[in-house]
Amino acid sequence: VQGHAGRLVFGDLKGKTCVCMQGRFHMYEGHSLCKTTFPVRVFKLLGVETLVVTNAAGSLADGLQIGDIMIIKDHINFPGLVGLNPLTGPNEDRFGPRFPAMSGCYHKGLRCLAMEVAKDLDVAAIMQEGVYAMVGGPNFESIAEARLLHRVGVDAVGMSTAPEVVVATHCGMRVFGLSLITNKVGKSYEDSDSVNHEGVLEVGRLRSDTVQQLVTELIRRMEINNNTSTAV
Ligand SMILES: O=P(O)(O)O[C@@H]1C[C@H](O)[C@@H](CO)O1
Ligand SMILES: Nc1nc2[nH]cnc2c(=O)[nH]1
Repeated sequence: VQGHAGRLVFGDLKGKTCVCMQGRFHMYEGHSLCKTTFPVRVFKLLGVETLVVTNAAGSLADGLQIGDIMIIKDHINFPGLVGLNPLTGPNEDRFGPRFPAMSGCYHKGLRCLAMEVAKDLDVAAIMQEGVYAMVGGPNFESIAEARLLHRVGVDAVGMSTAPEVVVATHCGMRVFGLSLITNKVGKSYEDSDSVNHEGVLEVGRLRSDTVQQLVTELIRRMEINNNTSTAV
């Protein structure tokens, strides 16, 4: 998608072997969920143990402002709830079980560590935990949709991430996720502001250094088994 570099970068980050996706495939681009999540299975086969996912998202929670960073505590996979799930079809037993659990899919230890890192980097004031919801996109939410999402407990909404996390959890990877709040999702018919992709990219540029520092320091501090890898 425009604004995503579309590169796969391999390297060593603070002593940990990492592979980084600069961009991702989205369902709204017309890709199958199998294709959008294909990189996760490639990472698994490369020996990656931990997946760090980031996204841009709109805030529904009053306490989440533009430029804030939300540690993803849990997700609501709306496409998944209606059967648009990357695990649909014959199960790939070599990766994981037919019916994988999704409770606890955002690793608690990594979430706590990220909060410690945020304090040490003096950015804790712009960080909090919350629930991310994936919707199909590509349109942003109507007011009624925004109200619905707010009522069911969504803190931030975006158009990605959940399928990758489902596939990573299925194959036993640890997952940590961050949402950068790029806009407020209008919940009132009196609101005149409307969101657009350029605004989303602009906030992304403004906060890119902070997100980079957080993720780098988190990776430096995270414990791994046998010096295996992290995918970001
Ligand atoms: O890939 P992510 O989920 O970060 O990108 C979000 C969702 C859309 O692709 C785009 C909307 O501006 O940002
Ligand atoms: N669905 C959705 N995705 C986003 N990505 C960035 N902002 C938003 C938003 O407000 N809604």
